[in-house]
Amino acid sequence: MFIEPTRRREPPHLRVGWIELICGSMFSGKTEELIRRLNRARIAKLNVGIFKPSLDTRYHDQNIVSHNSSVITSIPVPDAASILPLAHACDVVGIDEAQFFDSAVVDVCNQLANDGKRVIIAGLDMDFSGKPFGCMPQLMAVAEFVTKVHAICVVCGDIAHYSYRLVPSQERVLLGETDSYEARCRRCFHLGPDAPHREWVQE
Ligand SMILES: Nc1ncnc2c1ncn2[C@@H]1O[C@H](COP(=O)(O)OP(=O)(O)OP(=O)(O)O)[C@@H](O)[C@H]1O
Ligand SMILES: Cc1cn([C@H]2C[C@H](O)[C@@H](CO)O2)c(=O)[nH]c1=O
Ligand SMILES: [Zn+2]
Repeated sequence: MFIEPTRRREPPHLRVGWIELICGSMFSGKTEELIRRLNRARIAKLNVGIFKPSLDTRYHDQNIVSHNSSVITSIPVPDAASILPLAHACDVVGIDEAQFFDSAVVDVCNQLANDGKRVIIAGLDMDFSGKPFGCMPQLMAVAEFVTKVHAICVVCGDIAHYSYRLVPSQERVLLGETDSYEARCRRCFHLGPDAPHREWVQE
């Protein structure tokens, strides 16, 4: 588990910020981990702002909701630059679904951290075809801390780090959850549609 660096309450002009990146496949617990860290920042009475791309309207317009129904209220923004003025008064800035942001997100995170803020940003590291997604590689490079979380392969039960698409679309952006994607390990990802899903075993 990631242990948060301590953040002393220096006067604003002396504050040092940093970037924490949480990445992994779908169902790997990125949003859960983001919510956990942000809730702890709130317990520390820090001013927390949470943003997501307005493109991601899954479940709810304003809330960030994990697959196991943890919820936190966020501000949907049309692009990365819109975060800067909205995050002005924040000590901690959370950003979810980072893969959907435009390339300015890297500069925005750097500016926020340079301005003394703790930035916690989560996103899919690979798209459905196994290619790095959007600006995630650049964010990995500039972040001080990178946490890669894993799902469970629904075919064989191993550790999964791919998001396998179950529908024929080749569009990069296709919102969905278990209706259109499943988590798969390296081996089962490459088995494609013929992968033999394990049956439930009754004790
Ligand atoms: N194959 C799976 N492996 C692990 N967890 C799963 C799986 N399918 C469903 N879950 C549930 O998903 C939860 C993690 O959901 P969470 O929303 O945090 O993932 P995520 O990485 O943010 O996904 P997404 O990229 O789709 O937003 C787990 O705690 C578990 O309850
Ligand atoms: C893997 C993958 C997920 N997604 C979407 C599905 C979900 O709505 C979101 C991940 O939480 O990203 C894409 O748009 N393209 C992809 O290649
Ligand atoms: Zn597998």
